[in-house]
Amino acid sequence: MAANPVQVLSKYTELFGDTFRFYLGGIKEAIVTTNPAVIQHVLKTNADNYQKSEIQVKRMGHFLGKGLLTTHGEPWKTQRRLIQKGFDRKQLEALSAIMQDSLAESLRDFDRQVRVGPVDIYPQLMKMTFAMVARSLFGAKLKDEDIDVVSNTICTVQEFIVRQTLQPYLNPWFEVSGELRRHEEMRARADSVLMEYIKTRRHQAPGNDLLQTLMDARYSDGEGMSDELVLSESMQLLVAGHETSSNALSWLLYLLSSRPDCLERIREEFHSVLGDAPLSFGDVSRLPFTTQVILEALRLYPPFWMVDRMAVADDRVGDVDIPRGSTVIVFVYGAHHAPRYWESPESFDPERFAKANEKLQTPFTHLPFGGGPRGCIGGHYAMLQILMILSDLLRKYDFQLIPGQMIEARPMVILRPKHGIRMTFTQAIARDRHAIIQE
Ligand code: HEM
Repeated sequence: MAANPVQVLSKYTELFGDTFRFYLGGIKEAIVTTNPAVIQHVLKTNADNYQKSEIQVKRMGHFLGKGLLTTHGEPWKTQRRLIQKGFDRKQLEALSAIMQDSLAESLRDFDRQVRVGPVDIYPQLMKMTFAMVARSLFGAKLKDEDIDVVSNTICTVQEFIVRQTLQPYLNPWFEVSGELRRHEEMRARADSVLMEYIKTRRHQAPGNDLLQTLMDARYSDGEGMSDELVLSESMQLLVAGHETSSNALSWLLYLLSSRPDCLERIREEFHSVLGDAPLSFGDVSRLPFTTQVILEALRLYPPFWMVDRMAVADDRVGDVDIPRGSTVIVFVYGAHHAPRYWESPESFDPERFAKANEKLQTPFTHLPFGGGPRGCIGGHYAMLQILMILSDLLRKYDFQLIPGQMIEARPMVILRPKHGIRMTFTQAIARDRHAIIQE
């Protein structure tokens, strides 16, 4: 289970059906489900009865303080309403320019690397997406060295939290050995770097980034967020947004490396919609096929392979009893691969998401961004980010998977490629598609 929970839960789903109980670590009852009716009930219809799991709130809250990821009830609702504004259409249009500038800078570095030889795309894409999210939050002037400090801290602290969760018996040792303190100090250093930007912004002209949204937000009594709350909300957005899009992009490039037909259609679409121009938010709805491909990649490799909740009071859905205090594991990967809801679930088929096939889909079986009121706040931002990076990479480069490598998914918090994904990138052969078509 610790080595590969996706494999184990998939096997149990096959053996015991779409909803079953087991005892987490032999102690705590958990209900695992891929049943869309149960999922809809837990995530949406009766969402008020379900909180984020204790693990997330307690362990993450220790390092990340209070924020969207670690609060419940009214405080969460209020923050969610205020922060949502940072991800609306108008704000995403404004963020497009910051994102493009950040990408252009990251691509200069990427170009230097790929000229030397093959690269593992996972860390490369992670660097790209992290810089983009960090600059969308703290503005275009966020320095490279500060991005590095914060990014290293988040990666290291996140791994530590996973160790604390998977090996809870080591927690007393972490305290005695000073490991806990070292991680706390690291977090404090990253905090002080970001706090500098927050304090400076209070005396500067407003920016058009997410930091400004957080600072301008007002509660019903007219008060704004304290600097400390702005900091912890920003840190939580960085944590939630740093590894997800890069993950999705890595699997997407991997899938495309063996599908020249799809690649060609995507390039055609970019070419006819964008020409040589950079992509911005207004273009997103004009790229239907590429969007289908991304949704299909997110189905096969959902970055969050599961989401969990804890029942506040006894509940029942259909014939499933959910006692108070039990954990419900929405097995996202299982729902995405269920033969009951997807024909040939293991095959990569973007046509599933074509408009004409919309009616064939069962609600709450495709959940890359979760569902209900606590679904991903950054979903539209993520789609914009993925399309922006993909459009630049595919117009600039041809790429090939290095043969003979083992590609395997490692389900930690995120479904990462276990051994990375190595590829070569060469300058794309200039294609004048209109000329080719006319010929
Ligand atoms: C492909 C990219 C992404 C995927 C697949 C993804 C997936 C998810 C999922 C499944 C959840 C729900 C978790 C749950 O119900 O427990 C979630 C929540 C969240 N996501 Fe994303 N996410 C992505 C990108 C982003 C980005 C770019 C940001 C921010 C810049 C972000 C910020 C958040 C936040 C703050 C939450 C918590 C919302 C709340 O509890 O109110 N995500 N995400």
